[in-house]
Amino acid sequence: MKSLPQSPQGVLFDLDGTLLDSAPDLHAALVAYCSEVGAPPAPYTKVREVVSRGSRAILRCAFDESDEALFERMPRYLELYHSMMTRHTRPFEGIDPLLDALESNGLAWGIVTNKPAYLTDDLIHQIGWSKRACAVISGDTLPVRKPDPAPVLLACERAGLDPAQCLFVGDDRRDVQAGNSAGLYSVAVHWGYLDGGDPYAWGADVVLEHPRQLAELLKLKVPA
Ligand SMILES: O=C(O)COP(=O)(O)O
Ligand SMILES: [Mg+2]
Repeated sequence: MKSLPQSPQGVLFDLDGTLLDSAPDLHAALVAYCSEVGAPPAPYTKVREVVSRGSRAILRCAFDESDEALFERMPRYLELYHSMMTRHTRPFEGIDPLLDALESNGLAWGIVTNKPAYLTDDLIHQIGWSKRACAVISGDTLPVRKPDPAPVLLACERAGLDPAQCLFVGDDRRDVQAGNSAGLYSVAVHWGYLDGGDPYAWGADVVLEHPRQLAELLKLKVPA
């Protein structure tokens, strides 16, 4: 376990399940896709749990098929998702004030997600974060994705941040692995999708139950 950086410079976040509650739209797109192909849709709770594992895992909730068969379904599923990405998707409760507090205390914040860039970029544009994030690294920005540390290190490099003075915050074991191997202080969050796992067992430096606890941990002054 590491101790909190002495002079924190920035916080990098996972996207789905950490900053954004995107599961309702990912599920709605699956329902739309299932209706097109005449298959029964999977329940919301089943889909929500696997969101951080990506679209193949989401399709697997409705189709018990090989990876190849699921791969063929992906383009149409993602097309439907792209068309309804922000119908219900919103920041989790407490995220907006946290991002405001980071900025007003002079800390940069950025995003490292496994989502493909064409979806990430549109999504954060629609949410209104494009000009605020110091770096945005997607699942296809590099040949490797989380749990590999490379995307996290690239985000630090692009934003001019020292990894040892940054935090990485995520709702999945892959996030903690990526953050730890990149040498950042790793934060597992309990408000996300968790992939059926126990965040206390992932080797994170800390586990938080609510975004406000990150502001408390960093002793951020909250604007009046
Ligand atoms: O879409 C995915 O593959 C998962 O996205 P995340 O890394 O932001 O949780
Ligand atoms: Mg996630």
